[in-house]
Amino acid sequence: MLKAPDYQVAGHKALDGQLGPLVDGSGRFYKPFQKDERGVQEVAFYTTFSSNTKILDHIRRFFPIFYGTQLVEASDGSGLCPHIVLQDLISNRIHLSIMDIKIGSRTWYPQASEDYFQKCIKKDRETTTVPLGFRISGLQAYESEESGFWKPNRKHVLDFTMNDVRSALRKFVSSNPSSDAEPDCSYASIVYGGSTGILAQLLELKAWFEDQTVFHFYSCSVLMLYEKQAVLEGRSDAEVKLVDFAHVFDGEGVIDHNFLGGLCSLIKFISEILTSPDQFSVKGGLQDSENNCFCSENSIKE
Ligand SMILES: Nc1ncnc2c1ncn2[C@@H]1O[C@H](COP(=O)(O)OP(=O)(O)OP(=O)(O)O)[C@@H](O)[C@H]1O
Ligand SMILES: O=P(O)(O)O[C@@H]1[C@H](O)[C@H](O)[C@@H](OP(=O)(O)O)[C@H](OP(=O)(O)O)[C@H]1O
Repeated sequence: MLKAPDYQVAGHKALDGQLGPLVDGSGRFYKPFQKDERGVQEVAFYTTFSSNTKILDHIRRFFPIFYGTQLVEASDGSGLCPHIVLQDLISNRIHLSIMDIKIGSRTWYPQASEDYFQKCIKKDRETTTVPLGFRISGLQAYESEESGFWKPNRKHVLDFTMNDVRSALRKFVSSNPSSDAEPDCSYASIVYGGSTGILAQLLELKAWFEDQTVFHFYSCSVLMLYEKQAVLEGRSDAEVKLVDFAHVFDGEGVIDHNFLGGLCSLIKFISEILTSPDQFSVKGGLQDSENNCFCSENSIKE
């Protein structure tokens, strides 16, 4: 039985009769073909990427496994529709903290139509995409059984300023994300730091982007995820993944400087939290309770 995923923090959602992704509960994620040429382009990317033998496993692990396409009942009631079948990156998680970060200082690609360019550049200018080279598209951080998840609503996330981004990256690894107090960053060293933490993984990805000239990724997201329980047990299960390949183009022998620049910028923000967890405290950022949702564990709402 397919159902909407529990931990989707951005993108089109299978709620209220909308078209969105579904999961089967046993490790597969079904993303409906998006309209226009996007669905076809995303399948083309996965097909090319999966068959490229030059991509080594330490890079391949950042991408969901591709299981082909399948006709399944769409979430909007429109009947059987083609879906991209992917590895569910989130299955078997209980209290997942996850952040979706759209990378690049521009989400439009050179071949885009004028209308698409206008739509993208407007949003790029209104968000941190232009000044930071990335924007947070959605997130949730698990706090506790009593207070549940800290999950700022979509509109508020899109309005994030540079300080809000700093604050959100700190709250994401804090034991008190929903508190008005300064985020304590108590999980930063285990989630962001260490030889297998998020920073190390981002640096590995960066090394690939410094070299690869095969693909240019526009409007693609980095997902950062971890479980609080693992952190409390002293284990790091933090992972970096890449999703959303509806706008991937042939790199034509040129480095993807748009993605690489955004990735470097994100790396710098995370490094700063590790080196100076007490600095850059951002009083006033993200404190407005109207814009935040502190949900009990089993009832995440936006
Ligand atoms: N393979 C996957 N496994 C689990 N969750 C996923 C997977 N791919 C995507 N997600 C979840 O779905 C969200 C949206 O994914 P994606 O960006 O591919 O959708 P989209 O509708 O194309 O988004 P956008 O509107 O930004 O273009 C991600 O933030 C993540 O929470
Ligand atoms: O950042 P947000 O607010 O989630 O907005 C979405 C985001 O910009 C996506 O990248 C875009 O899909 P494309 O990149 O594929 O155009 C989508 O367009 P859509 O609503 O027209 O699908 C937007 O709704």
